[in-house]
Amino acid sequence: SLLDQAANGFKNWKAFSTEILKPAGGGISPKERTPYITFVLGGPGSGKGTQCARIVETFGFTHLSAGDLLRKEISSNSENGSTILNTIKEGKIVPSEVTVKLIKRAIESCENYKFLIDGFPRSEENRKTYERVIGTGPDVVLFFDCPEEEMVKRVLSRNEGRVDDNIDTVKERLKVFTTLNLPVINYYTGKGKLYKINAVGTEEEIFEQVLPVFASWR
Ligand SMILES: Nc1ncnc2c1ncn2[C@@H]1O[C@H](COP(=O)(O)OP(=O)(O)OP(=O)(O)O)[C@@H](O)[C@H]1O
Ligand SMILES: O=c1ccn([C@@H]2O[C@H](COP(=O)(O)O)[C@@H](O)[C@H]2O)c(=O)[nH]1
Ligand SMILES: [Mg+2]
Repeated sequence: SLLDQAANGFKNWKAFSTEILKPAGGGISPKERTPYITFVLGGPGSGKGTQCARIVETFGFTHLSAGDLLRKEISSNSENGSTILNTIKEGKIVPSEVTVKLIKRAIESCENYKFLIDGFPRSEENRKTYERVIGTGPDVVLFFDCPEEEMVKRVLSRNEGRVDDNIDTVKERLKVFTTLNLPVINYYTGKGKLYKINAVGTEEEIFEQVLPVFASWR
């Protein structure tokens, strides 16, 4: 069935989407194109969300924050909601299957083909699960490199009412970042896919370093 094909991931995407989304004028619809995936990594408060908003504005990407998808899952009272909430409060990582399912669903339900996946993968296990379920890795990876004391300062002055923006959870998030997320960054460095951005400076100065990565999308 079409649903089974969809469950097989991007490998079947093209066949699947041409069946249900035939463009009226014979042109190529966004969903017929191979998706272009950017992973956006960096510690808590390094400015991923802030810079993603600018990339969306300038280059027309769709921003998928894994943290936002999980928070939406909590507020929609899903069966996993309370487990996700507790995990976020502790600064730990939600099981890969849960996060990958939300990302996959968001990509498949979007007309766009250019995506920023912000705050994911957070561990090698996350990364491998994504690659297994989706069938391919990202095209590029951005890493916002920021000193810990700057990240702590930003998170604690963010004021968005997040349950994890307190000193105890931030300490755990930093620990999780160093032990589990840095190996992912090293992996993509080895693959030649990583763009390291110095995340200290004004938003504008940081975006200046981001621009060349997306130059071909102008
Ligand atoms: N270059 C910057 N200089 C100072 N403050 C910044 C800068 N960029 C973003 N901020 C602020 O720092 C805070 C964290 O930024 P942002 O939410 O973009 O980080 P993040 O990497 O998405 O964090 P998290 O992983 O916790 O979601 C926000 O309050 C934001 O306004
Ligand atoms: O892939 C992910 C992304 C996020 N989490 C959990 O959510 C919080 C907040 O994430 P932000 O990216 O800072 O918005 C994070 O600390 C994790 O607890 C996750 O488990 N997996
Ligand atoms: Mg964020």
